[in-house]
Amino acid sequence: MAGKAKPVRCAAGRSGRLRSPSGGPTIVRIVRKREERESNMIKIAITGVIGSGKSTLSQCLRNLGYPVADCDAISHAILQPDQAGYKACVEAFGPAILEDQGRIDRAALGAIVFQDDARRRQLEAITHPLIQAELNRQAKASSSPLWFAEVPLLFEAGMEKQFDEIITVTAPLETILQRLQQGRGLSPQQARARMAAQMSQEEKSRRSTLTIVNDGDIPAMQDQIQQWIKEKQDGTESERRIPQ
Ligand SMILES: CC(C)(COP(=O)(O)OP(=O)(O)OC[C@H]1O[C@@H](n2cnc3c(N)ncnc32)[C@H](O)[C@@H]1O)[C@@H](O)C(=O)NCCC(=O)NCCS
Ligand SMILES: Nc1ncnc2c1ncn2[C@@H]1O[C@H](COP(=O)(O)OP(=O)(O)OP(=O)(O)O)[C@@H](O)[C@H]1O
Repeated sequence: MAGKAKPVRCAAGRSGRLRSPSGGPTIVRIVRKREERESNMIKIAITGVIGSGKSTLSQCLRNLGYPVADCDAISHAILQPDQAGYKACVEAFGPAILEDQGRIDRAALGAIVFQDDARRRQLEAITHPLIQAELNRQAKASSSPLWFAEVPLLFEAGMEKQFDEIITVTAPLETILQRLQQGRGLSPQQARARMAAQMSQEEKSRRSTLTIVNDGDIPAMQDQIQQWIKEKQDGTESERRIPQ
């Protein structure tokens, strides 16, 4: 087991701009100020590449009592036969994506879209607006001061500006491939095909306000998020901003 990993954080400079932790280029803030928010709710996105540990982090947060919306679950729900995405997907992809009972076979749909970028974009054009609408509905319905949402394709779908904080979960590639094979039965080849359709871990991390490095056990990850929440609640965290 690796030692407790240190989250990477960006510290704000006095000018309202910030310097990257590596001393690299100055990056301009885009995170919304408290007074610019529609409500006092702080919206926090959880993102990361496939298998990095987003759902595991979400579960830690739920165990701590926080609401966490789940874009993968929403994307599954909208493909159910009586839901808005179903008809559009069947029209776009044809009967080859249907199981015997007429439900969408996600494995079959995945096999099509993760080997053809144009087909994947076609699916995303159907699903992303529906996912986005449901996410907004869930946020509006919540009264929690901290509201989390697991959004795997946050940056790829251009949704980052809707959040006040962005947490990227990262893990070493070999660990990810191993975990996905054991936990989800996804072959390294299938996992790599999905990763090829996603922004790199390094870039996601660079664009985030907090990186959680999931290279230890699950309690180690829970410690990292608990410490961050405590700093937020105590007001002892240094101001963090989202780089462009
Ligand atoms: C292609 C589908 C049918 C495959 O279903 P499946 O059950 O095998 O995977 P699941 O939905 O659980 O997704 C698991 C992971 O795959 C990756 N993934 C899913 N969709 C995409 C995509 N369009 N591009 C890149 N990676 C993706 C994400 O890391 C996600 O967390 C499904 O993922 C889907 O409908 N995707 C389009 C909607 C979408 O973009 N979902 C991501 C949430 S923002
Ligand atoms: N720290 C950890 N120690 C051991 N196993 C872990 C750890 N973090 C995650 N896992 C396991 O790795 C697999 C992938 O984790 P998880 O489902 O949380 O990732 P994800 O980013 O949500 O993946 P996806 O993009 O597929 O939704 C799961 O089987 C999970 O139980």
